[in-house]
Amino acid sequence: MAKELSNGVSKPPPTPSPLRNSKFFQSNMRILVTGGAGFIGSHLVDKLMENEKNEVIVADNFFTGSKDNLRKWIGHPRFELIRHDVTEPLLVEVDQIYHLACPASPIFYKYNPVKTIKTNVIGTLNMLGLAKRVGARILLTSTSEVYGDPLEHPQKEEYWGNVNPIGVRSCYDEGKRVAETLMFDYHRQHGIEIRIARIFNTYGPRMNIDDGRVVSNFIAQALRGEPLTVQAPGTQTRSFCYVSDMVDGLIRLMEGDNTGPINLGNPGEFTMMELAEAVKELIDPNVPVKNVENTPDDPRQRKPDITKAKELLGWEPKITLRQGLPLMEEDFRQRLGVPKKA
Ligand SMILES: NC(=O)c1ccc[n+]([C@@H]2O[C@H](COP(=O)([O-])OP(=O)(O)OC[C@H]3O[C@@H](n4cnc5c(N)ncnc54)[C@H](O)[C@@H]3O)[C@@H](O)[C@H]2O)c1
Ligand SMILES: O=c1ccn([C@@H]2O[C@H](COP(=O)(O)OP(=O)(O)O[C@H]3OC[C@@H](O)[C@H](O)[C@H]3O)[C@@H](O)[C@H]2O)c(=O)[nH]1
Repeated sequence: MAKELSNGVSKPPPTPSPLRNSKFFQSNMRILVTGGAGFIGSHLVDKLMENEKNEVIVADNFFTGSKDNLRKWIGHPRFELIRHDVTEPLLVEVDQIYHLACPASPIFYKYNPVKTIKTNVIGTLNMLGLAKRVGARILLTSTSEVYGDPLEHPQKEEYWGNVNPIGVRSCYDEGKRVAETLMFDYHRQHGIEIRIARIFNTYGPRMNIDDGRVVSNFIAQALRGEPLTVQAPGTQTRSFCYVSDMVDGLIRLMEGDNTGPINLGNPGEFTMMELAEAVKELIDPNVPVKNVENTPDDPRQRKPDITKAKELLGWEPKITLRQGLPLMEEDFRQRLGVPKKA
């Protein structure tokens, strides 16, 4: 029987590679980013690659991500890209694992729900198995969706959530809840060093034009002169965090001493009608708003309490929605070939 340590952990963590403690040679930090070809993942890779002591390996199945997002790193001596599905085991020697692989937009995670839950459960098990074998620290990008349709507002990490276990969103939100459970079980049972971020809605350049999430939809629609599709009732709220703030928070969490879960998000809260108005004002005041049907179990309100992130990570978002939207507009104009009128 493993000896019980004072903090409820039954075993000390596995030892990292001997190179970590080498007397004569300090090797680079080897970092695996699963889902690194996606929206947040590729921005994270850009930031990690800025540090010359980092070697970055991306494992991605390109379901929603693309090589294009990593174009500038392909061929770089400190960078490797592997086409890999995390539902299969992966053997690599790494010091840190940022585990992001999972479709994040509701239309994509609902497209093949069985695959989504496999990605969350088997994928996370595989990455924890890897962390255990090589003694790596692992960070999971969990989600505000673990709070479901929250009955407490704003959401604190202590809130257990209000989730429909058999609904159409469950493959994602229950999947992430199980992924969090696995992280803590590996931590308590095997001493794995874990970090859990609960990410709230994040937006920014490089989101898929057809991603289907609300900010990318509204910006693409406004630029194409199409009506902005506000799903009923339009009074539901979200809090939108710009991607560079999110990446900064993820790296602080990985480098710090706290397991989490820690909410990462921007507490500025907007109704979908307010968001549509902000996008209209920015891009085209004449574009109409169209009220359309919503999908089942859409959370009615969402806003992070980020007291923990502030206290434990010294982190809070810097970029407001009004500052972030124009940066995304610029990127979407380029990709859609819609120049700004002089
Ligand atoms: N963007 C947000 O608002 C948000 C909010 C909460 C949580 N998150 C989490 O952050 C992470 C990244 O989200 P994103 O917005 O960048 O989404 P994204 O869809 O752009 O990126 C997800 C990446 O994972 C890859 N992927 C999916 N399934 C895989 C599998 N089985 N094996 C290997 N790769 C796989 C995709 O190809 C893609 O590159 C996800 O874990 C998501 O749940 C995002
Ligand atoms: O065209 C649209 C799309 C969406 N919406 C509304 O906008 C709100 C936000 O929807 P999104 O699809 O952008 O995202 P959601 O907030 O439902 O889920 C999101 O948050 C948590 C993350 O884990 C998920 O990865 C992410 O998809 C919803 O109320 C939705 O009904 C519209 O009004 N119009």
